[in-house]
Amino acid sequence: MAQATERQAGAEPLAPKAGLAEGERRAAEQNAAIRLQGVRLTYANGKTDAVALGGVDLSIAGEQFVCVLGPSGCGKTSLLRVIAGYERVTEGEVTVFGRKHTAPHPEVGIVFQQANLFPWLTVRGNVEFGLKMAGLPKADRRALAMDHIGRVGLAAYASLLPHQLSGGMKQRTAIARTLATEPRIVLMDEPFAALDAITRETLQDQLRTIWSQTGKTIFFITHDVDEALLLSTRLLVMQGSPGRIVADLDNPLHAAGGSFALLRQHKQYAELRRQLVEMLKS
Ligand SMILES: Nc1ncnc2c1ncn2[C@@H]1O[C@H](COP(=O)(O)OP(=O)(O)OP(=O)(O)O)[C@@H](O)[C@H]1O
Repeated sequence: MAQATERQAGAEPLAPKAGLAEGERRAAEQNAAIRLQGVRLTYANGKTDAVALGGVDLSIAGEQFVCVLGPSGCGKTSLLRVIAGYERVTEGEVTVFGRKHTAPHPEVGIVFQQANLFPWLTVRGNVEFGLKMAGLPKADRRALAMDHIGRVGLAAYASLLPHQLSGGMKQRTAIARTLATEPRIVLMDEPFAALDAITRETLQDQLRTIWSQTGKTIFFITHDVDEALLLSTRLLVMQGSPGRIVADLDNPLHAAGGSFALLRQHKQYAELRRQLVEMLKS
């Protein structure tokens, strides 16, 4: 991705991940929250197999907020499903906090585009459900559920049923449900894609606050370049046929911090956005 590293007039380029000394690099990889080595994933499609991932190497340190961009069908969800432990890789290895990872694990939580709430349970009931299954005593699960319902701004709506909620409230409930199980890694597959722009920005802001308060490792798929720029500490760009990572960049806006409005006015914002859009088109 030459255009990602070339200095453009009037703007800093997207910085490729800084080089580390060999020893430091190895130590960082061994302590990684998520590590993929030579991961290939082939779906058996009758006569013609689909190679969804064609050799992915990736190391994600704890507490990073990684946004993944890429055209439709390039393998983003397949990559997320591998990290979730939902797909057995055809080749290569996945480790989570240094442990070989071949099946779903409580340390890895997932939020999908659709909330998929139990319609007969209230907001609180939905958030408590996983905790009940995990055998948490009633008082503990209620306290934990209400804490996470509060974090997503739904404390006043805890007794409502899903059909009484807006799309944004349903998605907040889904986020609270996942966070309440206290995973160290949260995988999110276009969680805000179905929401209107205002609701989306509110939830983005809440998610950023939750991330900065809890230090979770977040792996977040999106088609929205602005969302990726505003939320991420690190950006991955994928291309397909077969699915692979073609750019892996530290997000220089992260260091700038501040409100989304301020980030959008940052002198690098427009140029970074242009570079990412170019990468996605190429
Ligand atoms: N269960 C499956 N069986 C067979 N092929 C699949 C399966 N799931 C995905 N694929 C194929 O794997 C490739 C990658 O799909 P994937 O859903 O990972 O892409 P994506 O980047 O997430 O797409 P989108 O942005 O549209 O959600 C595609 O060619 C798709 O057709």
